[in-house]
This record gives sequence, C-alpha cells and structure tokens, in this order.
Amino acid sequence: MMDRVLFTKGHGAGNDFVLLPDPDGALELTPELVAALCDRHRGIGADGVLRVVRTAKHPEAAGMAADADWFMDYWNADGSFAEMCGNGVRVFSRYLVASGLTTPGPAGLPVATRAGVVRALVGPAEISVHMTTPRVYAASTASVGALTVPGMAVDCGNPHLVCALHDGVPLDGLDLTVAPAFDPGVFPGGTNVEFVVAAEPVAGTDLHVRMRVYERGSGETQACGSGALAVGAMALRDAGRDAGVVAVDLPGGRLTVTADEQGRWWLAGPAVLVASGEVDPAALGAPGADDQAAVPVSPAVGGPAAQH
Ligand SMILES: N[C@@H](CCC[C@H](N)C(=O)O)C(=O)O
Repeated sequence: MMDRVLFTKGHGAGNDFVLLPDPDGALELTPELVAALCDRHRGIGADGVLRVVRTAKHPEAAGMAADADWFMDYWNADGSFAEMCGNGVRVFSRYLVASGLTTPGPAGLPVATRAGVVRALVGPAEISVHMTTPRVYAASTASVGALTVPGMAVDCGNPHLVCALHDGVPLDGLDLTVAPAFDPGVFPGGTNVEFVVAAEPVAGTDLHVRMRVYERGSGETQACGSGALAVGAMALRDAGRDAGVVAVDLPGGRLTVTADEQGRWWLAGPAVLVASGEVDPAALGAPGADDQAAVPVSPAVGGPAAQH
C-alpha cells in the first residue's frame, strides 16, 4: 500500500496541475495513479500532473543534469506523457521558487523537460519562459463534426495543429467535448488542436488572436501554453513578420507570445499555486455513493427503511 502523497495544486490561466514533489524519483507514478489524481469528481482534479524530480534522479532526464537541477516530469490527465507543457513550466517554476527548492539566477531558472531545457524568468505575477523555437512543418486539416478546417502542423517540442477559422465560423460555437479528427499520418503520436480567430488590436502588442484548444490526453482545457506559442508563431508567419508580440486570448485568460529580435521565443502569463495537502492514493477512485447505490441492497424487514 502506497503512503500518503504530498501535493500542491496550481494553474496557469486556468490550465491546472497537480504537482507532486518527488526529489529522489522514489514515487511509483503510474498512468492509473495520474488519471485518478486528475479525476475531477473522485480525485483532486487537473489537466495534468507535474512530478517535481531532480534531473539527475530521473532516467529520462539525467543527461540534462549539467544544465538544470529540476525535471518537469509532465503527464496528461489520461496518464499519457507529453514532451512539453508551457503553462506547466511556469507553474513548476513558481513552485520551485515558492517552496525554496531553488533561487533563480540572473539568466533565469532552467527547467528540464522531455523537449529539452527551457528558462523561466520568474516575476511576482507573470512568469516568462524562453521556449524552444516553434517549427511549422506540414499542412493538414482538423474536423469537428461536419466542419473540416485547414491548418498547419507546428512542433513546439510537442505537436500542434493550428487551424484558423474564417467565413464567420464562430469560435465559441465549436463542440470540443469530443476530440477533433486529424490525420494520423501527419501526427502519429496524436496532436493538440488549436482553433483561432483574429481579434481587435490590443495596446502594446502587434497582433491579437482568440483561440480554443483540444489537448491531446486532456480534452478541452482553459489554456495551453505550447498551443499559444504555436498559434503566435502562425500569426506572425501569416503577417509576414519574423519578430513581434502576439496577445493570445483563451477561455482561461491571456498569454503573450513574443518573438524577439534575437530570434528567441517567449511565452508569458500567470502562474498561481492555490493549495497544498496530502492525498491517500488508496482512496482515489474508490466507489462512492453512486456506485454503492448500483449494488442491490435489501433493507431488513422492520429496519429503518421499512418504517417509512
Ligand atoms: N497544457 C500544456 C500542454 C500539455 C501537453 C499536451 N496535452 C500534449 O499532449 O502535448 C501547455 O500549456 O503547453
């Protein structure tokens, strides 16, 4: 039986995570435990899990130990892995600093991910992350019900399919309770799918868009940082710009994508820790009242149930 597990809950623009401090990589984290933790009715509830493990202590990350002390071991809500999570990096960085596990240097806080080491500049409200450079690599399509929308595949460390809506197709009207269909030939490992519309200019930015996202392994989320990066990259590309600032509005709030004059890509937005506690893995997913009601129960004749 596994002991109680310490956790912290946090979010970035409503994209929420259960953080599991596990410096020595001792926790037996399984897809089933991740899915149970993320269950919004019988668990803590989250879009994903961030295991906080020393880089040197994780077999997938040990090669990055010279560049970053901490590895963000990211898992989607369904128990699958992902290479990158932009909101996750910000929340992870907030946790490392708030818990005293590290102090950022002048060059920022390095965080190891499955897509490599990224650096976070930790501010009191916003955290800005120097992300891997997005790579646009193929044309494809996504379908939602009868609607098929052309889009572009963008690699941000993890896969994205960015689809711009035109001809008055309402962003808010899309049914993202089911996964959009995509071409598995282009995305053999699955993909996150972003739908985008242009928006009115915002002061201090060059471009402004609104988007919704269906995340691989998590469903529709309130925000996706790597998805915003992919969308920002496509917005700048479509505008014929190599550099600029893109305001990206999502259901959970605004993220800002910046391509600077040095060719670096930045993702900025909030990162908030909301609760800490401990969870009993044995109680996760335990049958509740609904399940018990499904088991036939015959009250004893003359017992309390028979008195009414
Ligand atoms: N929400 C994250 C992305 C998480 C991973 C994604 N679901 C995938 O499977 O690639 C973000 O903020 O980037």
